[in-house]
Order: sequence, then C-alpha cells, then structure tokens
Amino acid sequence: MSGQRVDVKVVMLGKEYVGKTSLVERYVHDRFLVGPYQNTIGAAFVAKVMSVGDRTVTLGIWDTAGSERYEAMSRIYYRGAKAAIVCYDLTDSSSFERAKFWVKELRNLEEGCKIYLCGTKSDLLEEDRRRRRVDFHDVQDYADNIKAQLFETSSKTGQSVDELFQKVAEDYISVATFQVMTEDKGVDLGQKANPYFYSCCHH
Ligand SMILES: Nc1nc2c(ncn2[C@@H]2O[C@H](COP(=O)(O)OP(=O)(O)OP(=O)(O)O)[C@@H](O)[C@H]2O)c(=O)[nH]1
Repeated sequence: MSGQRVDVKVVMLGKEYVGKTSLVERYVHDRFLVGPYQNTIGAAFVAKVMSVGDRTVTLGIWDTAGSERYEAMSRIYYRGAKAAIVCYDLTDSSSFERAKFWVKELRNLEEGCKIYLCGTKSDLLEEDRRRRRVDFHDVQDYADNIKAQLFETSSKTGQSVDELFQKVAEDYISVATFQVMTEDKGVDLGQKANPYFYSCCHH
C-alpha cells in the first residue's frame, strides 16, 4: 500500500478495550481475532480501497490507542481527519462518557471532521440483553444533536461493520461532489435551499 494516495483520512477513537482494532480487522481482513487482548501502542495505519458506485475511494484508517496514557498521541492522529469513528462498548457506560470526551474535542478542534458514533460488541447483547449499559435512544438523541451517524456493530459477527465504513466513503463522495460543484461551477450556496440540489449531494 505504500505510496498509494489516500482519499479519506479516518481516525478510530475511543476508550481502551472498546474494540477499535477488532473493528478495523473485521473490515479490512474480514476476521475476528481471538486470544489474549493486546492493547494498541501509539497507533496503527491501514489503507483500504473500496467502491462507491463507479468510484474508487481509498480510506486511510488510523487506529489509535485507547489508553489515556496515549491521549496526546491520539490528538496527533486525528488532525486533518475527514472522518472519526468514535467507539464505545455497548456493555460499558464509562466508555460512552469517554466517547463524548472525544466528540467534544473534535467539535472544538477539527471542524471538517465528520463524526460516526459506533457502539461495539452488539453480539454480547444478543446473548443477553441485560448486558446493555448504553441506551440506544439516549445515544440517538445525542447523535442527532451533534449531527453524527450512529451504528451498533459487532466485529465478532460482522454486524453493520461494512455498512459503517461504506457510509464513511459515501459521505466523502457526497462532500467531494458538492465541493466540485460549488468550486468549479461557481454554484451559489444559497441553492442548498433547493430540495433537488440538496438531495443530490446528501444521501
Ligand atoms: N464479543 C465481542 N468482543 C469484542 C468485539 N470487539 C472486540 N472485542 C474484544 O474486546 C477486546 C478489546 O478489543 P480491541 O479491538 O483490542 O480493543 P481496542 O479498542 O482496539 O483497544 P486499545 O488498543 O487498548 O485501544 C478484545 O478481547 C476483543 O476480542 C465484538 O464485537 N464482540
């Protein structure tokens, strides 16, 4: 992958152990690694080429370390990111508090970064619904407030993992198309009020 152009810088953020690395593993290699948990040190990078309609998009994914010890380093990795997948563990309420911390930072410091909230380990809820510690509707309200997309995923079963990354790529294409239309063709931004113009750029 070295030397390949990356279209979208994506950063994975969230408390340690929420399953960021597992999410990337499932998406990129379609596998779920079992065995002892190994925390990420610093950050890891992987690029993935994908299709959106007839377009090809290369996602450059930075998987950051969730440990607070590496907090300063994570800030370096989210700089310039176009998308942030902010993860929390559906069975751990403190991980959602940590997710809100990252959302606040991104909203203050990375205006151009689109936020995707991701509740992880949904398979554990299928086994036993009482394990849920983060209410879906509360998060949906929060997501609506901050204009974020919300996904609940399982890296173990693969549930909604492809959909999440596909949405990131689709949103990138929408924004890029919108920018080309406004910059190259001198489209008046006031036209956004026109429903046709708006719907062609926002799915
Ligand atoms: N049941 C279940 N377990 C998961 C899932 N995703 C991750 N895990 C487990 O949760 C633990 C932590 O997963 P990681 O992917 O290493 O977590 P992380 O967020 O990258 O952790 P840091 O690198 O410390 O930030 C591991 O034991 C995984 O096997 C999931 O979807 N379902």
